[in-house]
Amino acid sequence: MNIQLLKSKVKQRSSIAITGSKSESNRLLLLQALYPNIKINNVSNSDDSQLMQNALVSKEKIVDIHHAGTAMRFLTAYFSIQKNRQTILTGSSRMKERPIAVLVNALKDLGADIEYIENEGYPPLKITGKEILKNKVTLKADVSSQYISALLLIASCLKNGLEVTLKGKITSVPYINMTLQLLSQIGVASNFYGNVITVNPQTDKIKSQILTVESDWSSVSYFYSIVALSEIGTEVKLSSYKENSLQGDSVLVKIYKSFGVDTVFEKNSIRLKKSKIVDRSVSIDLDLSNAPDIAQTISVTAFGLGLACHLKGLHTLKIKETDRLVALKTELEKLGAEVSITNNSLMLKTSGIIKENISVATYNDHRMAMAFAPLALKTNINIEDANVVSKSYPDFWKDLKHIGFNIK
Ligand SMILES: O=C(O)C1=C[C@@H](OP(=O)(O)O)[C@@H](O)[C@H](O)C1
Ligand SMILES: C=C(OP(=O)(O)O)C(=O)O
Repeated sequence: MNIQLLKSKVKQRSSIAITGSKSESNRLLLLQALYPNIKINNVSNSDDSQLMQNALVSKEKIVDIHHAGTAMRFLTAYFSIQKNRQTILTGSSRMKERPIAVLVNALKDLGADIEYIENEGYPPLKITGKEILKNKVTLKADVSSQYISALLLIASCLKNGLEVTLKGKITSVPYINMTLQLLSQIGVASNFYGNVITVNPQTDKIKSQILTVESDWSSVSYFYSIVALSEIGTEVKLSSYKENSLQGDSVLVKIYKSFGVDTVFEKNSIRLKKSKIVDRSVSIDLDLSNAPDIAQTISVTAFGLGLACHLKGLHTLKIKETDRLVALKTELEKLGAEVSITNNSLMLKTSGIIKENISVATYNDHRMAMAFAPLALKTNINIEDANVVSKSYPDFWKDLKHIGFNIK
């Protein structure tokens, strides 16, 4: 489905409710499978969380998690400890290009039985579940934090607990902290000191409890972009959010101040307000190694406002749903931007024009579609394969219509 966004103006005041964080949901769903006493409120309605739920109840030998990176990584660890069961864990053709050797090697070092079915180092995997007794492992921490979270999520179920030593510069750190904080919320003790994380084996029963997932901050990024590209005074209210988030992408509050957007925390929601025009001489200079998922949104906002932008710490973008650095450069340039990229950075020059009626390709990447949509506040734009948004935010186009976007 390709869609046409006609040049739009959003309502001066509007409200949106977004469902739970996909990252928190996928962690809690796995913990719930290990500790069924846990109940979860406000689970994400994303495809990735639906796939995670289906995989966890599936009795089939082949489990297909399509494009869901967290599901692939977390379930590799989960199925490794499901005794008396062999699982073929597979995914989309892109998933078969997303590396998993760092996690598989760590699990095998601990004693797990995992084989590659097609290419060495990549899904699909044949996992024969067994008891893991070893409790010390070292792995590279600069490729994806999801490998580390995967190990931590099963750690408390291992007979002897787990001590994980991290090598290299740790990437996407807030996601590791999110895992540890959720473990702590359910009653599992851990310790993260220097480059070593320890999780104790869980000997006491996990208490019955209901956990409420905070709504998804990565999804809010598109509304920050929309407000940044709107007139002074435009407001969007979003629920359900809190000031002390477990999600690293809540750094949006700070980042979008540079784009003239203020955030007010209310009882159970946030109100984004365009409060000032940003001077064209401002240059956005950020290291996003702790918040990689908002790199596309920020680059497109900067382009929409004609600002220069230099983003660093983007090495993980090359192995996500697509090579997001190449995709961003290609699509921004179609619209008239001047962009240069390296393996871990993106540089955008100031610009004055946005070409009209350009068709933006989305490369099976939900964030490409959602990051470029706000440009409809400046010009007519087409988004190809617009239904890719369902990976994390199935209601995205409905919510955009609701706040005033003119979608054909
Ligand atoms: O643990 C998680 O929930 C995630 C970790 C990040 O991945 P990397 O650690 O691979 O950067 C992030 O990009 C992804 O969307 C979700
Ligand atoms: C990278 C992402 O997801 P995953 O790695 O879980 O596929 C994302 O949602 O931007």
